[in-house]
Amino acid sequence: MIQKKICFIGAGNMTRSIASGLVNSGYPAELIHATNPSEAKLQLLSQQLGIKVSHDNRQAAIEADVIVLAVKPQLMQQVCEALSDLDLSQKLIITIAAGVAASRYHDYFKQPIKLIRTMPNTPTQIGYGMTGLYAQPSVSAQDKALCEQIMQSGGETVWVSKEDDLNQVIALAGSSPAYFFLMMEAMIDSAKQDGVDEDLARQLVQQAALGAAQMVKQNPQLSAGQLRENVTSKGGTTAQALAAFEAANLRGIVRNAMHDCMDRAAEMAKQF
Ligand SMILES: NC(=O)C1=CN([C@@H]2O[C@H](COP(=O)(O)OP(=O)(O)OC[C@H]3O[C@@H](n4cnc5c(N)ncnc54)[C@H](OP(=O)(O)O)[C@@H]3O)[C@@H](O)[C@H]2O)C=CC1
Ligand SMILES: O=C(O)[C@@H]1CCC=N1
Repeated sequence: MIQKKICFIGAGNMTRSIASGLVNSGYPAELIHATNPSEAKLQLLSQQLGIKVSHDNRQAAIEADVIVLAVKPQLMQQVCEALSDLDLSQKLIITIAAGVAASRYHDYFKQPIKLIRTMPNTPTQIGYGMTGLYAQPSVSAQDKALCEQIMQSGGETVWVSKEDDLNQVIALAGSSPAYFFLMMEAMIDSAKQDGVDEDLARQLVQQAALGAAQMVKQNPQLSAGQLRENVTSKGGTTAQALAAFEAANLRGIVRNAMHDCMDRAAEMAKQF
């Protein structure tokens, strides 16, 4: 494993996820540094992961070989511009922000940079992450391998060849854990309304969701539709439930939601 000094600018949910993945996979905690304005998140990261923490973005960036930009898109310009007088020529810059185009970082940093845009998701925290990666043509194979290694410590990675394809990655993997959580939340709430104990409902739903995801993963020769049909006995209970979803146009709802997600990413790319 290549071992470089990595700093995370912004110590929120995603830094926690990626840094946890790194530390849990054996990456030396002393090579990881996270910065944040408020103290509480830093304390937690320091205690739980043993990584270095501080409030000083500039010092962390100066010391790092790899800078991971992990602030909200609307703060990206301000954060990057505050680092733009540093010599970044030997550093790999990885951004995880949704909806900030690669070209914007070149504007913000006002110097040539080695930039990889990534789109991870929160399951990275437990090793089940999925991260889309996009590198501009100028990025070396060595830097791409380094970025891949960092993100693979939290799960799987895929490269996309066109930057716009990252918007599909956002809809399919970056945001999608929330869609599945919503589905599980709605199922648990329904059972609760029927008087089922919440813990029991959660246990049943979480294991069914885990099993369904594993069925898809372990049977690449079977489509999701085929797996659905295998559950569905003619005239049985599943058919009745699926009919309710189809009658409510679940497929149309999902398609609209995916497009709304991608449209928002495109809109943000104009805004930030
Ligand atoms: N959440 C997700 O599932 C995913 C998020 N992303 C992307 O990851 C990025 C971060 O998202 P997420 O982790 O959820 O957001 P969070 O709000 O949890 O984390 C962002 C952190 O940045 C900190 N921050 C604010 N200003 C600065 C500054 N000037 N310097 C350093 N740190 C600063 C915030 O501190 P404080 O709270 O103290 O103000 C906060 O802790 C976003 O760009 C998002 O698009 C990508 C994929 C998935
Ligand atoms: O909601 C967001 O904008 C971020 C990007 C993907 C997941 N969370």
